[in-house]
Amino acid sequence: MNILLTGKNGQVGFELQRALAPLGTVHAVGSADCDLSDANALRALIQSVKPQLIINPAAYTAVDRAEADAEKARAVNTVAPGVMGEEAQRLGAAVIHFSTDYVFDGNQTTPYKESDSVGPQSVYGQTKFDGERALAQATPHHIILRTSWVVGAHGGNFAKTMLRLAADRDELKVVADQFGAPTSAALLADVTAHLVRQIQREGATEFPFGTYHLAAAGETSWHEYAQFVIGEAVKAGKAIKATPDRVLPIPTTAYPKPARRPQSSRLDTTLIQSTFDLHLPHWQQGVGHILQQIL
Ligand SMILES: NC(=O)C1=CN([C@@H]2O[C@H](COP(=O)(O)OP(=O)(O)OC[C@H]3O[C@@H](n4cnc5c(N)ncnc54)[C@H](OP(=O)(O)O)[C@@H]3O)[C@@H](O)[C@H]2O)C=CC1
Ligand SMILES: Cc1cn([C@H]2C[C@H](O)[C@@H](COP(=O)(O)OP(=O)(O)O[C@H]3O[C@@H](C)C(=O)[C@@H](O)[C@H]3O)O2)c(=O)[nH]c1=O
Ligand SMILES: [Mg+2]
Repeated sequence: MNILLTGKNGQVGFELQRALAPLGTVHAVGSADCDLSDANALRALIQSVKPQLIINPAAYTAVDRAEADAEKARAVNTVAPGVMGEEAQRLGAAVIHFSTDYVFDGNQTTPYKESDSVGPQSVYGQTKFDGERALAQATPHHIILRTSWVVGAHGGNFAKTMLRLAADRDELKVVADQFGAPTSAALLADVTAHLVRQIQREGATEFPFGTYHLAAAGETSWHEYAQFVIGEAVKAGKAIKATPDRVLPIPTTAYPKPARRPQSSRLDTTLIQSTFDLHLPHWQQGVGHILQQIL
């Protein structure tokens, strides 16, 4: 199978290069190879590679920066997935695309199901939701995987930010009223490979395309997540100034940022687990594995 993979240097794209390797010929691109905000360049790339499958973890993920850079965020997060869908439809190819918990307003008290209505609170969330729609309108042969709080050994993320801050400061303040599940890039890549294998086995006509929530099991707050990461660093003997008890809980109102984040990012993953017979491990397992690699 000929696979076009975007975002090869990102957290998820990096892990996908590993996980997809045994499944076909992977043509992996980063922003230096093709700027996804250039729709014509993207079309030309797809037409020359002629993939049977496009996998798109590339995105404009700088949530706060997007508030003042909406045009670029829209080009990458909305227009590009639409172009991928159009070109895939012409080629008879399928598209696997990644989206986010930030499509929701975060006010729901129960975990979000795929059928729950969205309500993006940020430019990032809005452009990602519009990207889902652009893709879905262009081709029925799409899988949209909505995930949350991605963390990987390769690339930037909250866990690495906490380790960096804890090395310099003896006290950190972290919001304790936003809840979700940190999800490892490796888990996302491995589940994606599982879906690709099923498409290869069953063929596109039988495959249950659509939108699925995919996140690690359990839930936490950013505050408790930071305490976990710093606690593991202390256990590993890292020279850091802050200890878990010096990570202070604060309300969102005490940490003003340009973009609004959802209070609840909890995703209900029942559908993907039952449809594809998957077990999703607890978030601490994925984060712990990454910390073993980077500490
Ligand atoms: N990070 C998170 O916490 C979450 C992410 N998601 C979604 O999961 C997916 C993967 O996220 P993640 O791996 O963390 O993202 P990263 O930010 O780690 O990587 C995104 C990649 O997108 C590429 N990219 C950005 N702009 C362009 C452009 N104009 N042209 C070409 N490539 C571009 C970058 O390429 P390069 O490095 O070459 O510049 C980068 O490697 C995304 O769809 C994201 O929206 C969902 C929930 C949470
Ligand atoms: C660095 C820092 C952050 N925070 C808060 C801000 C925010 O509410 C929360 C997380 O901060 P970040 O900026 O790392 O998170 P953010 O970039 O909003 O992370 C999001 O990225 C996008 C791409 C997604 O799709 C989401 O699922 C989510 O992972 O922690 C503190 O309270 N104290 C701190 O010292
Ligand atoms: Mg961020």
